[in-house]
Amino acid sequence: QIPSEFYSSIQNMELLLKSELAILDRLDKIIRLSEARVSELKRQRDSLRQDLEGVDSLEYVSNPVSAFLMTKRLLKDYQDIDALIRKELDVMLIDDTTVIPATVDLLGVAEGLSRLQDLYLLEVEDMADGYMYGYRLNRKLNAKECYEIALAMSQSTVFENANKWFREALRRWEAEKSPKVSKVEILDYFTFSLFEDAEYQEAYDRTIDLLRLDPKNEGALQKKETFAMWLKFVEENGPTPKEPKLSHPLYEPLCRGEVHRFADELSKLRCRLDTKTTPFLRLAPLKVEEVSLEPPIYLYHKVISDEEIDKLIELGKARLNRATVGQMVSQVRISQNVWLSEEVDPLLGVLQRRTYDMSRGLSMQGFDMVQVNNYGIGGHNIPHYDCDSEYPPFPQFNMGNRLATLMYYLSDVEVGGGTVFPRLSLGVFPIKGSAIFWHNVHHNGNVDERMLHAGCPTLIGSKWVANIWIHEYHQEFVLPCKLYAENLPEDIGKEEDSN
Ligand SMILES: O=C(O)CCC(=O)C(=O)O
Ligand SMILES: [Fe+2]
Repeated sequence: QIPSEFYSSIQNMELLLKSELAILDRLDKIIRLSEARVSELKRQRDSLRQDLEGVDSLEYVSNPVSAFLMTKRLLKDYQDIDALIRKELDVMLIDDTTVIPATVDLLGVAEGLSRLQDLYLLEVEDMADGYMYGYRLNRKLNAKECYEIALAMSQSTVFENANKWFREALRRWEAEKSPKVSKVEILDYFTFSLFEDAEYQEAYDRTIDLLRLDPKNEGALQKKETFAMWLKFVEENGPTPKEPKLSHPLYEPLCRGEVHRFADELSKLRCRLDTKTTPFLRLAPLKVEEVSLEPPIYLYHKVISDEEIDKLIELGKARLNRATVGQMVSQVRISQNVWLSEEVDPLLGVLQRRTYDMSRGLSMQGFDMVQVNNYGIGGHNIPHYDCDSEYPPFPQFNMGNRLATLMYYLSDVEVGGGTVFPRLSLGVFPIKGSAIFWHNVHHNGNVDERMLHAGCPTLIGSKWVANIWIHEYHQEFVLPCKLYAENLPEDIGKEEDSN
């Protein structure tokens, strides 16, 4: 019973002393706990910092493996620390003003990584050791990190590649002294992902492994039955064929730079100075590299200065939004873009006039605004035509079809990021300051199917391009229409396709 007053009895005053000693004991305990907490926080901080020691920021954020790890840390690791110190110290590590990614970012990075893995034939073991086309991280990945990549890939439904990462996670788990993830957890998701990829035998075998570790695991017991059923089904009916990838057969080899052109073809191509196409070029000729003569594709060098590029990117950065095609967030084009006109900055008008010099006399009235693009992790633009085969073409612009394309390269790309033309079996790799020009339609207005092209996934680096599309309207007098395309059977592309 607590006395109503203390001062009037020494015995009660003794109670106060006891209480004080108890408080001090508790304070001791709190300090010990906080110290343990602080040294744990220090340990975590040191290891988090170590990953970023001396890294080149562009290389780090564009490398798909480090990009994944960074996104995961911000999405999970720091949030865990935040929750802990909020509870115990009543302070915030992360608040409303902190820039953090969302789950879609983590899944998007995983999907980009998976695409790069396929296209550039990357081995999971090398990537997990930190190697990527000559670029390297400052350490190897552990079992838990491989598992996290696998998990995010399987959530992005790229099961085949997810499974490669699950296998790597298991290999590393066996080799590690104190793995930060349990084998049961890895196997649990791995078996699910294997099943989704129709790898029933392996799914069954790994479920047996799981049950050996955790015999009462209900999920696993159920899976064992389901997988056994599917195995029997496949035995009786044969395996279900996996869906083939839909892409031009030369697209991927071209992106990897594996397709080489014949010497006699190359020997016809020249580099020259263009002094004639417009009057201005007599004063300031353009350096032209012929990439293809028929159909014509030209690469103009040193046509936009570093200062202009910096300005354009700065204008773009401030306005970038997820690239959209129509109103839907694009599934096929993993980039962000923004449209800029002369109203935004006089530089855009300068670029329009320079484009006129490269467009071989097309009327500027048909020029669209400048579209600035920056690609994301594994960002690409799958094989497509810039022109529209529907009628009327691009009704939203009411300018007719996109007759020609002029694309400025605003960056070099360390690895990947080529612009490839599968039907012409040729590819161009970005050179900062250069621009590429080609026509998309025949003289009679039909789609020139030879001009199918793509932007290859960026593996390392940040790819920036600026497009100016030149529309049909207002070209009547400079490019009179001919009824038939010269010497060009309309199905030339299809013919090549069937080879
Ligand atoms: O990024 C590239 O290389 C190609 C881009 C492209 O084709 C487009 O934006 O339409
Ligand atoms: Fe394009």
